[in-house]
Amino acid sequence: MISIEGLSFSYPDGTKAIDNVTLDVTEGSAVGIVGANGAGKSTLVNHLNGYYLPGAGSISIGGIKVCRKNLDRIHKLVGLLFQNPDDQLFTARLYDDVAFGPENLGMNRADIAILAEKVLRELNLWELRDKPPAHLSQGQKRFASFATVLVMKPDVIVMDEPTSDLDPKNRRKLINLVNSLGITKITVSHDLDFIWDTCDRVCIMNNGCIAADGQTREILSDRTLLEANNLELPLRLQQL
Ligand SMILES: Nc1ncnc2c1ncn2[C@@H]1O[C@H](COP(=O)(O)OP(=O)(O)OP(=O)(O)O)[C@@H](O)[C@H]1O
Repeated sequence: MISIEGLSFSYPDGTKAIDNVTLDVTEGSAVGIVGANGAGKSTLVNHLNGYYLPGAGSISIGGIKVCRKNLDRIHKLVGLLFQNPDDQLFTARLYDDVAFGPENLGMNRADIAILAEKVLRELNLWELRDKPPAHLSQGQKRFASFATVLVMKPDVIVMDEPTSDLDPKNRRKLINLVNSLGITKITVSHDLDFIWDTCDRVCIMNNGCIAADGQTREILSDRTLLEANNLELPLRLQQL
């Protein structure tokens, strides 16, 4: 479903954030991207819906090359949840944010109304539909940004630090939600327990490269490997 081939990317100031990354992700799998601050995780996943375009190398999603001329098709395939929900919510009313994507696709109003209500109800946001997103709590904003992505029925969902604002109960709710999605999932997180609960494969990034790639339980229980990449065991293993 995702094929990244020799991807490198530098920011305009010269910072090399991605250094020759090659990665294939099969349809329906759930891959966690972990690594210390500044390792290149956000830069990598922001390439998956064309937010950044490759400096060198190539990416394709579902066989479609990520490039400027294919961006509309890529945006239909890949839903990206930004690290900061405020970057995702920009209208004056939650409902309008959720309806925005389907409207852009040209869906008719009646279908949008049915779809938006379904997604808002599933995420327990229906009662908040008339609120300005700016007035929602951080946790509510997090689920609201999920709603704007899920309403588009993407084939791939990319989540950047999805648990950062959530209390334990909502974190559990998010784990259940993510595990109920039968689509390809890419999750960037410092919350290795969340990765443990939601991903079947983990890649460790270090200095713009993939330093390790394997099954979640193997990678996340390898203390030596984690420490070599400035990471720690998931909390559940630290307590053993
Ligand atoms: N807009 C930018 N301009 C210049 N350099 C940037 C920019 N955004 C990120 N970087 C640099 O690119 C590198 C990778 O950053 P990135 O945000 O991808 O890391 P990350 O692994 O997601 O980090 P974190 O865990 O802190 O979110 C870092 O050295 C960072 O300073």
